[in-house]
Amino acid sequence: METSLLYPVTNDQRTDQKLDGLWQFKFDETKQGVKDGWETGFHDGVSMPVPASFNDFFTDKESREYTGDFWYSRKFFVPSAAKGKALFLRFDAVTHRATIFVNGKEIRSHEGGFLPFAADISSAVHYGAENTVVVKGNNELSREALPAGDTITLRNGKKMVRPFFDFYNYSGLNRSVHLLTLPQERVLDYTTTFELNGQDATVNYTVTTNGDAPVTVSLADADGQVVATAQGKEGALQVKNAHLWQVRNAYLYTLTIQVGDDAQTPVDTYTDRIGIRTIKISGTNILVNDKPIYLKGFGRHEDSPFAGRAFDLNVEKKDFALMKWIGANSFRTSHYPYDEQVYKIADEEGFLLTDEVPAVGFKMAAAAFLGGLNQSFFKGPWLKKLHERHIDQIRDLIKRDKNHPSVLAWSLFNEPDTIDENAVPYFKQIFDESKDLDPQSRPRTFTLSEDDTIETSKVLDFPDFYMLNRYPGWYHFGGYQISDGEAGLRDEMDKWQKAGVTKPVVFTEFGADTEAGLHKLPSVMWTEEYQVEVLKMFSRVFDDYDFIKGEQVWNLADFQTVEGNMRVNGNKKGIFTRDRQPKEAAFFYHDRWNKLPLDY
Ligand SMILES: CCCN1C[C@@H](O)[C@H](O)[C@@H](C(=O)O)C1
Repeated sequence: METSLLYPVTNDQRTDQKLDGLWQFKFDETKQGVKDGWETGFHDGVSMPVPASFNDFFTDKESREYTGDFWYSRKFFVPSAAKGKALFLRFDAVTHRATIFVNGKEIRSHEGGFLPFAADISSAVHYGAENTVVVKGNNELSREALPAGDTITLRNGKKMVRPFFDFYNYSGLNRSVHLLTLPQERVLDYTTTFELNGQDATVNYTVTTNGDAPVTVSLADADGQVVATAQGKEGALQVKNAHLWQVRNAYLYTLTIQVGDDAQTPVDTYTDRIGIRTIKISGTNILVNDKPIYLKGFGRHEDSPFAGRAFDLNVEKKDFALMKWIGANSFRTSHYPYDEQVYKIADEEGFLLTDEVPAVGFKMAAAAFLGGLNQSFFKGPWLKKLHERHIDQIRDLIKRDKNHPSVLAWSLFNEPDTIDENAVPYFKQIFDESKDLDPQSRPRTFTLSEDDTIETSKVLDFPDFYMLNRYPGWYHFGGYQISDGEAGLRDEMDKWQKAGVTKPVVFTEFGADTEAGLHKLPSVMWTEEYQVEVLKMFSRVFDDYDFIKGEQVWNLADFQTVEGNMRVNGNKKGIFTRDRQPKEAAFFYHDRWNKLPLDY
């Protein structure tokens, strides 16, 4: 687990310099790099943009599909003025694992391709001079790492991944790299929880530092007026006439943490923007500030042409414009944690997000879906290592994202095999170990596939609300048989109703692959008309069951996947194309969702 995952800020005590841009890049198929000393830097590679996945910049298949070790290198200058400061390189994400070297010295390694980590380089840098950072990355998949899959070797000796999931294994320095100078004594973390008292609110906080200097915490409103202050590493900020953070009606305060005796010359200062709101599950209702909400939105991917899985602010800005236009209020970070900047935008725009760890593919049927295996995923030699990494990434996910008002819930798995008795002890361990990680005690949940129903799933006691992925009209009962699909879906909902659903149910996946521009009257599968028919069918069912408290259609946009006879250059279930243009279904939801209140 990382010591500190605070997002970088710049002020009189801290600096944050992004090292984005063109780096040197090399594949290392024969693991030559260590023998040839690549850790000291190299100039005979190709230029590679950062942040970006490396895959789509090449014109040959071997490079695009490359699986194994790869190396990045660049120079960076450390000013003499940085002497006495703590120096870190913060990697917002390297997919799927990395070892970091500075001036040839190995600093640290990290496992997990979607969460940040920081390397303390204080002892390795030369001040007032250029330095060299080298990243040795690897993108192989296995059953003992997240996301799950296999790596095979072809007869020609090339390695190839076999993902147990339906998104392309984009790899590399997918997010920004930061050079940080920090005070030796500093803020490492903070927590916030909220109590609403009529018009007023109490912001309970804790601050973690690495020293004994006193701490002062203040809260300023959107106009910069300080509305509350408190002393000490634990305390309460009393806010009169609090302006609450609401769904699609956000309001953010600025929290300032100062370390040191003298407010004029603090030892360290850390600021962040927070929203005062509460989240509760009450019966089959999801409450924000004690008001029931209904989730309207999407499953998404961090995916776009050219940059692959890399965070691209331009794409994110466009996606939020589309989600606001269509009347959405929420999304799931399927199937992995997104870049922190996404959560910051969601905080500002008043969107709710379900924050998901990349525990995807924990199901051999998924492997079968992609041509694979028929055995229990939760019974194998990989489980011990997988569990260690799974809970480690849950800990870091919650540590990183716990202060975002936009985070509604934690999704601890996507479509695991929950029919298998062997799943129960694994789930118990994960839910026991994650129980107290979130000071705000937000709901914990996971998605249930078509096979995992109220009759077959062995782990329905664990989630705080249910997330269902259902595909009648597509993977079964498609085309003219869709009426059977609707009847079957209603049968299942009737069983949930009869069983006495005591928790909210959110549909987190449903939809149909659709080739933009393909039309037919009457419809056939793959046409835009048929996608609307499927979505109308789901809408009819959602409107008939009061315990259904959300509809998040799969997917916001078309996205890249592995090649296969069920994919047409990727997954086409997008409501928008991969270049973010509307299919007919976008206008269906624009009409359906904009008729409703923003938060219901
Ligand atoms: C059938 C598995 C559930 N779901 C997972 C998601 O990652 C896929 O993209 C989606 C699909 O097949 O479109 C299905």
